[in-house]
Amino acid sequence: MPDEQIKHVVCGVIFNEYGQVLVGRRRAGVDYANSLEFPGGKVEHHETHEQALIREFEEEVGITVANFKLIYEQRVNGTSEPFHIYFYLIKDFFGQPYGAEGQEVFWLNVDEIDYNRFPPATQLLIQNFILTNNYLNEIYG
Ligand SMILES: Nc1nc2c([nH]c(=O)n2[C@H]2C[C@H](O)[C@@H](COP(=O)(O)OP(=O)(O)OP(=O)(O)O)O2)c(=O)[nH]1
Ligand SMILES: [Mg+2]
Repeated sequence: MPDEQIKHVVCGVIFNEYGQVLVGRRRAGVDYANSLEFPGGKVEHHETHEQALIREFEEEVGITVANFKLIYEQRVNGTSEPFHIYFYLIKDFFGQPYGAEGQEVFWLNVDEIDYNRFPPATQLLIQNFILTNNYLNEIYG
């Protein structure tokens, strides 16, 4: 499939004041069912990545997000179709996150992240950006 036609997926990586990262659990019956994830989803045709992130965070975890920085991207062959996934560091948010679609959502200490519980593309993001401590410069640097 040519790159122009491929679906775009945007995901957000958010840290709270305690340095914990926001994680959700994918529900049964979807691609990568029951694995952990960073909230996000597919970009719609009329949307920019930022608009999609704002919408997905409102829909999935009930918070308003702002101030994004692209930290990792990758083409994925996917379980049913290929997509291109973009991970954004989200520097500001308003509200208290909860599982607005009935899913489990929680804050995780960075030293408790088991990357094997995430989909493959997210494992690479975690290995390249979080476990290397690269995120510390972006947040506090
Ligand atoms: N949200 C999210 N999706 C991920 C991650 N890693 C990863 O490979 N994916 C994949 C799973 C899906 O195949 C694809 C799209 O994400 P999604 O299922 O959340 O899409 P969506 O919210 O738009 O859901 P839907 O409308 O299709 O039900 O991205 C991740 O860390 N977070
Ligand atoms: Mg989603």
